[in-house]
Parts: sequence; C-alpha cells; structure tokens
Amino acid sequence: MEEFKDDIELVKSNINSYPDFPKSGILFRDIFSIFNNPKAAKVLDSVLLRYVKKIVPQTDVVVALESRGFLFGPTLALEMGVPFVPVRKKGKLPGIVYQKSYALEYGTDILEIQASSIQRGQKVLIVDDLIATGGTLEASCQLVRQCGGEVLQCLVVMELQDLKGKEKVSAQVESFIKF
Ligand SMILES: O=P(O)(O)OC[C@H]1O[C@H](OP(=O)(O)OP(=O)(O)O)[C@H](O)[C@@H]1O
Ligand SMILES: Nc1ncnc2[nH]cnc12
Repeated sequence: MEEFKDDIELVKSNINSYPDFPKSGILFRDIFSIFNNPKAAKVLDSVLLRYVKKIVPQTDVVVALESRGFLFGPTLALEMGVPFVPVRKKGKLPGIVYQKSYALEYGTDILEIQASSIQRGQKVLIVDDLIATGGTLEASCQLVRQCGGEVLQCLVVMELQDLKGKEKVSAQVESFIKF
C-alpha cells in the first residue's frame, strides 16, 4: 500500500463527510464527491487498477455491489478484460437469482445475484465503495459462493474502522482509505 500513499491522500482529501445522514448519529462518507474532481477520480481509477494487476491478477470476474460499487466495478472489469457481474438489491435482476438478507449500518435489506452469472471455480474480486459493519460484503461473499465462485478478495475504497466490519467478512478485505 505504501506505493499508493500520495495518490490515496489526494483521493481522501476529496471525500466530503456529512454528519447525521441518512440518520442521526451516522457520519456519511460521500464517495460521489470524488467525481467532482476529475483528477481525483482518475487517480483513484489508476490506484484500483494498479492494485488489482499487482495483487489479484488472477481475477476471472469482478463483482460489484449496488449502487456505489457500480462506480468502480464495471470500469475495473473492462480495464482488466474480464466480465462484470452485479449484486443488486431485491427485485431488480431478471431470471433465476439467489438471495441473501443482511444488516448494514443504517438498516436491513436483501441482496440478489443472477444464478448463472459466475461459472463454478471462477475467481472473483468483489468491489464496493465502503465497508461499515461488513454486512453487505459478507452477504455478497455468500452469494458468490452459492453461484460456485471462489472469493479471492474484497476491495473497497473506504473503511470505517471503528465498526470492525472486516471481522464479519469471511474473505480478505483490503481498503485504501481508513476513517
Ligand atoms: O458494511 P455495511 O454496513 O454493510 O455498509 C456498507 C454498504 O452501505 C452502502 O450501501 P447502501 O446499502 O447504503 O446502498 P447504496 O450504495 O445504493 O447507497 C455502501 O455503499 C456499502 O455497500
Ligand atoms: N457512514 C457511511 N457513509 C457512507 N456510506 C455508508 N454505508 C454504510 N455506512 C456508511
């Protein structure tokens, strides 16, 4: 991670934080603010790609999580030349789906994946903007495995360390920015 330090500092300085959103007591870290500064967005894209090429080059499939994971997953998959697969909230994906209920920092929900989206044995990188309690990533790991995929690693831009979300996830989780 040392080689990305300066780039990460630039990205971090472009993340806006909002107290008491969407609920009282939550300090909301807004990933969209990075995209107000094209330089910061480009730097982040480059950090993600360099990291993946170096650490998990064997990735067969990139999975990203609705909705903020979609800011990074499809681009990364295109750049790596591998398929992109979405995990979405309940009722949005057509065809046969697997589903998993989960809890997150400010509520509960159900996630789904298309059953035929991953081939047995494929190595999967899961991408999202942020880990808070880890509920979303853990549900996604379980969905990928239900499809027959092997979770190589979860990669997030931000980690809310106090919530200890990594402890809930049954795969390695890497984050660039710690709050
Ligand atoms: O670690 P957790 O406690 O599970 O929380 C992290 C998740 O919460 C946010 O998504 P959210 O469900 O708010 O959906 P959105 O991306 O559609 O806004 C965020 O983008 C992560 O996916
Ligand atoms: N504090 C937070 N900021 C942004 N997204 C989140 N998802 C869960 N907790 C969050």
